[in-house]
Amino acid sequence: MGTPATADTSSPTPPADSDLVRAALGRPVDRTPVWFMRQAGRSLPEYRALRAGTAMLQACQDPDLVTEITLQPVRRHGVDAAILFSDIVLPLVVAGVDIEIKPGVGPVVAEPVRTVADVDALPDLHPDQLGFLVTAVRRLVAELGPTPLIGFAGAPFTLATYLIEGGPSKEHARTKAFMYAEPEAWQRLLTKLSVSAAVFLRTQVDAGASAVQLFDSWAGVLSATDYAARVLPHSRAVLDGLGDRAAGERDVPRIHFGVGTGELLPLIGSAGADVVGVDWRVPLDEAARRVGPGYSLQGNLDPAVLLADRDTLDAEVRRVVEQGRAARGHVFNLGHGVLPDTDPGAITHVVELVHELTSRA
Ligand SMILES: Cc1c2[nH]c(c1CCC(=O)O)Cc1[nH]c(c(CCC(=O)O)c1C)Cc1[nH]c(c(CCC(=O)O)c1C)Cc1[nH]c(c(C)c1CCC(=O)O)C2
Repeated sequence: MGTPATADTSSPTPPADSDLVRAALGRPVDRTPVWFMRQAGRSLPEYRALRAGTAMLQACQDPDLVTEITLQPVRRHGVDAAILFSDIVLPLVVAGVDIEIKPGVGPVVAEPVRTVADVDALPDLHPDQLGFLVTAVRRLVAELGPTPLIGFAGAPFTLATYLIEGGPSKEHARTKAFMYAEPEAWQRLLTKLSVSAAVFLRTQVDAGASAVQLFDSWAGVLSATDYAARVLPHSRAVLDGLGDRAAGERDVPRIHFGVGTGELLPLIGSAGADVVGVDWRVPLDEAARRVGPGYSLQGNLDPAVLLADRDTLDAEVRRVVEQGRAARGHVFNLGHGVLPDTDPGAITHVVELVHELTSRA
């Protein structure tokens, strides 16, 4: 370590005035900023080498590993933002919930939350348990120089799906059944999860993160009515917990993302986002129409297109860039995370192409 993370260390631009932050707030940019969900880990051989022998959730609590893994894709691809190497279940783990991330499967919860008593027994997260996070974020901000660091947390609904199902699930039937059968305990569960997500995000912002993303990856399984009544208020509590921009409290943009949320896009925005993350199903010009003028958009190249031939890849990147011009601001990204088999060279190529297509000069 000690090596500069980015090639462009001559730039005096502080991360708070980077293209990422400006695009997120709808301000003019030099070129469209680009980063990738799941850019840290997954496809990089240098990540696999570094992680060998350390369990995922152990690695997330080691400031040396977190710093190095977070910097790897910035060095290799020249992306316009780093995203903290962590996981959405980490706040639960730190609070004392027994969760393991099984390779290729995902988070597995030893004792799923199935009863009202289970909800009330869930431990709370205390800020003083997050010393490792403060150390990692401060170190990263120093190493990254002009490149902004995106902090993140899992949204209450998506975390509830893991706790209740006990692991990854397609239908989230147990989660919905609990939501309908136990409405009061559901509200208490989501309130607890929103408090811990807010603590987790606030810690990252106070330590120097320049933007945050709230991942509500599985919110798209809900109807708009259920989302609005039973989930949105809790996600809003998380995002509002970062301060009131109108009151001049802070200027850290908030990105809010879920998969399959075409019908929910305006609600995802109204939960307190500056940027609405869009998966590949809805073209960005249509997404811009759905969310209205008050929001920037992030997305939305299909991650599978990175596995295609170069001509197809280039045509799709051009399409996303063009459709993104309809939004107040555009942060180029995938519609979901980088797939494990992706060639890192394709990622670097997309960064270069987006920059070339959108440079003002
Ligand atoms: C749903 C969700 C999880 N974690 C996350 C989400 C929301 C984003 C999304 O919808 O994809 C978020 C996440 N997880 C990870 C990051 C790091 C930063 C980044 O590169 O984006 C982020 C932002 C690291 C990780 N999280 C995980 C890994 C793989 C662990 C390993 O290398 O063994 C990494 C690098 C494990 C994980 N963690 C989770 C799953 C489903 C899995 C298994 C799938 C997989 O293997 O990738 C839960």
